[in-house]
Amino acid sequence: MRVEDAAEPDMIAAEAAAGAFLKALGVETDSDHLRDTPGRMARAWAEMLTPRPFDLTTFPNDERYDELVLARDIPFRSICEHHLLPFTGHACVGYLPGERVLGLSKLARVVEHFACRPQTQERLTKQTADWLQDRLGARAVGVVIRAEHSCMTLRGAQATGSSTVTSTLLGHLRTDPRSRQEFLSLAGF
Ligand SMILES: Nc1nc2c(ncn2[C@@H]2O[C@H](COP(=O)(O)OP(=O)(O)OP(=O)(O)O)[C@@H](O)[C@H]2O)c(=O)[nH]1
Ligand SMILES: [Zn+2]
Repeated sequence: MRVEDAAEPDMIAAEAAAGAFLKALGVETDSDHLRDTPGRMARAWAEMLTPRPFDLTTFPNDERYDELVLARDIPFRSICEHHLLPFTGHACVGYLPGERVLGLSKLARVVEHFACRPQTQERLTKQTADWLQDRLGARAVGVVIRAEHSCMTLRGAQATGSSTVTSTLLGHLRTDPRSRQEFLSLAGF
């Protein structure tokens, strides 16, 4: 199954808007140094808001592996929808396989798929878990995310060094306290 986002950014409009935005803030862009900055800004934001397409490859679970599969420390960057500033951190994504197992890299790709858009950390966590549960036919899915929000550390509250942890546990991982504990301990929480 191919996963892609059809929306193409309008780079000409984005560059013009970036130039107008800088001008409104009193940043002149007519020097040799800043002349290309609106274009760079447009490309940088488009890159961060456009997920890369990928194939959701699965394999038959011939060995009937029935314990947790868990990818830890998946780095990601996303954009907070309130300030459009980056939040960055690590995700841990795990599941209890059913008939099929998932290509491991796809756990990281699903996180990226939902991170490349204006987001909240809670929604990123829940969307990743729900999407995997729907597509995988897994007996359980768990997602834990720890992230630093630059809107909270570099400005505003300026709570330097603070991080936020969110989790979504579905199926057996939610209902069985021992499985839940095992997941959180393997996830390093
Ligand atoms: N729940 C949640 N809140 C977020 C997330 N990212 C940013 N925020 C918060 O969104 C809120 C927006 O609040 P406002 O009071 O409208 O914005 P603000 O005046 O810039 O607030 P300060 O950041 O406190 O200066 C802030 O408290 C942010 O910390 C997120 O992923 N989840
Ligand atoms: Zn924010």
